[in-house]
Amino acid sequence: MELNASLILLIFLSFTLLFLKHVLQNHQKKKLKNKYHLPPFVSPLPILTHIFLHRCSIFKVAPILRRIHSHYGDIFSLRLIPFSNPSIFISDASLAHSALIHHGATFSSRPLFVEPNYFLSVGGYNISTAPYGSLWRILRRNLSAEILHPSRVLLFSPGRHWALRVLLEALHSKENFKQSIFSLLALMCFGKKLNEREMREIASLQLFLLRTFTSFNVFAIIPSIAKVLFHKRWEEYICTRRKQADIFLPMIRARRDWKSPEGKQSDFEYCYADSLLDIHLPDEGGRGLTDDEMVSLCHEFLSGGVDTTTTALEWTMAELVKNQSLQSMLLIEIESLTGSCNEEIIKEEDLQRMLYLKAVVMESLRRHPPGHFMLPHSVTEDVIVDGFLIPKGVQVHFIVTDVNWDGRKWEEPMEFRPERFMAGGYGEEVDITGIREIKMMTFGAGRRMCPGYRLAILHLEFFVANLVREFVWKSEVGNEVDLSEKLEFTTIMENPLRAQLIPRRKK
Ligand code: HEM
Repeated sequence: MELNASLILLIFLSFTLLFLKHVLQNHQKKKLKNKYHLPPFVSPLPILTHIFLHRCSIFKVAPILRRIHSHYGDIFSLRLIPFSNPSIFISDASLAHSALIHHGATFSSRPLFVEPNYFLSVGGYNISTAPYGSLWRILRRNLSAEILHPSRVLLFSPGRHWALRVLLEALHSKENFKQSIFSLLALMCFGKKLNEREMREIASLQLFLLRTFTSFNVFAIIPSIAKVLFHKRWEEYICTRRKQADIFLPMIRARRDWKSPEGKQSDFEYCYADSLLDIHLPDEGGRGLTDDEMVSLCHEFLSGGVDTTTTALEWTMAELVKNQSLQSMLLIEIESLTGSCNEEIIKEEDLQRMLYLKAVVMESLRRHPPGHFMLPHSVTEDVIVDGFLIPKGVQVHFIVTDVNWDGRKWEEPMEFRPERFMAGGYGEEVDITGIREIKMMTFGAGRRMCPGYRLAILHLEFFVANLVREFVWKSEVGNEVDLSEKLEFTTIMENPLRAQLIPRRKK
C-alpha cells in the first residue's frame, strides 16, 4: 500500500516537473522572441520572378542574392511563401564561424526538402540528407574511416595511375577530365573498372538526377500542387531512380558474392560498396542497409565527388593556361623535385613536398569554388547569432563566394594569386576546416563539412602536377581562356576550357 502511494507521488512529481520545465521553456522562448528579432527581411519578388521564369532552384539565384547582400548586410531573411518559415542567408565568415563552429550541434541538421526522394517516397537517406543523429553519424563514420582514411586512400593508388593514363590518352583526342575522375570514383565505389558503355550509362543517369536535384526544391515548396503540375517530371525522376538501382544493385551484390569462397575475381580488394554491406544500425534492431539506401549512398559518393572535382580541375587548368608565368613556376617546382627520376607518373609521396602546387590548388578552390552555396542547413533549436534570432526549424544557407571573395579578408580577392597560400612570412596559411577561423568555405565547415575534402585535394594535386609535367598548356590561337561562369549542379566554365597541349617529353 505504502509502496503504491510513493509510486503515485513519484509519478505525480515527475509530471509536475515536466510540466514546469515546459512552461519555463515556453516562457524563455517568448522572452527570447520579444527581445530578439529575425534578421532583416528582403523582398522575395525579384527572386520568385527569377525562379519561376527560369524554372530553377534557390541554388541558381546566387547573383541576385549577392546583390541583396550588398544592400542588406551579412545576414538576412527571405520568405518565399507567405506565412511559411523563412530561410536565412549568411554571407560572412565570422557569422558562419559562430553558427557552424560555436553553435555546431544546433546548425548541423538538414531541411527535409533537400532530398526529392522524401516527397517521392523512393530511395533512402544518405549522408548529406540524413538529419543530424545516429544514422548520419554511422554513415559518415563509415565513409570517413573505411574509404577516406589516408591508409585506405593509399590502397587506391594503382587506380589513380590507371585513371591518369585514361586521361592522358583521352587528352590526345581532346576529351574532357570528367571521364577519368568518374572512372576513378566508380572504382572506389564498386571495386570495378567500368567499361565505356557502363560509364556513359551511369553518367547520363547521374546527370539527370543532379539536374533534377537542383530544381526539385522549388517544387517542394508546395509538394502537393507540384506533383500535379509537374507530374511528368516526377514520373521521369522515379523512372531514372529505378534504372539507376537496376545498374547499381547487381554491382553491389557482386561484391557480396565475390566475398563468398566461390566468388569471381574483382579489380579491387575493397571498395565503398563492401563497407555499406557491412553496416548494421543498432538503433533499428541491428538491421543492415536497404537496397534503396545503398543505391542512394553510392549515388551520393559519385555525385558528391565527380562533378565537384572535375569542375575544380578545369578551373585550375584554365588559370594555368591564362597565367603562363604561374605554370612555369609550377613546372620548376615539379622538375626540381622529380627532375632526375624518369618515372612515368609523379608519385603521391612527391606531391607532399610540392608547396607551390598545393598553393595553386588552394587558390583555385578559393577563387572558383565548385559550389557557390553549401548544402542547406537547418537549426534544431532557437539560437541567437549576431544579435538576431534564428528560430528552430528554419533553413540556413551559407553563401560560399561571399566568404571566399571577401575583400575584408583577402587582398584583391578576385585576382588569382597562389602566393597567398605559401607559408613563410609573405603569404597565408589557411585552416581549411575553419575550426580556428573561417576564411574560405569551399568545403563547408563544422560537423557537416565535406568528408571528402582530403581526397578531392589529393586528386586535384595528383592530376594537376602530372598534367603540367606531361604537356605545355597554352591557349588556342584566337581562343583566349574565358573565365565566365555558368551555374549547373556546380559552377562550371560557361565556355569550357579549350587548350593547345604540347607534349613536354619525348616518348
Ligand atoms: C572539389 C571537390 C569537392 C567540393 C568542393 C565539395 C564540397 C562540399 C560541400 C560545400 C559540402 C556541404 C558542406 C555543408 O553543408 O556544410 C559537401 C558535403 C559532402 N561531400 Fe563534398 N565536396 C567535394 C568532393 C567530395 C568527395 C570527393 C566526396 C566523396 C567521395 C564528397 C562527399 C561529400 C558528402 C558525403 C557530403 C555530405 C556531408 C554531410 O552532410 O555530413 N565530396 N561537399
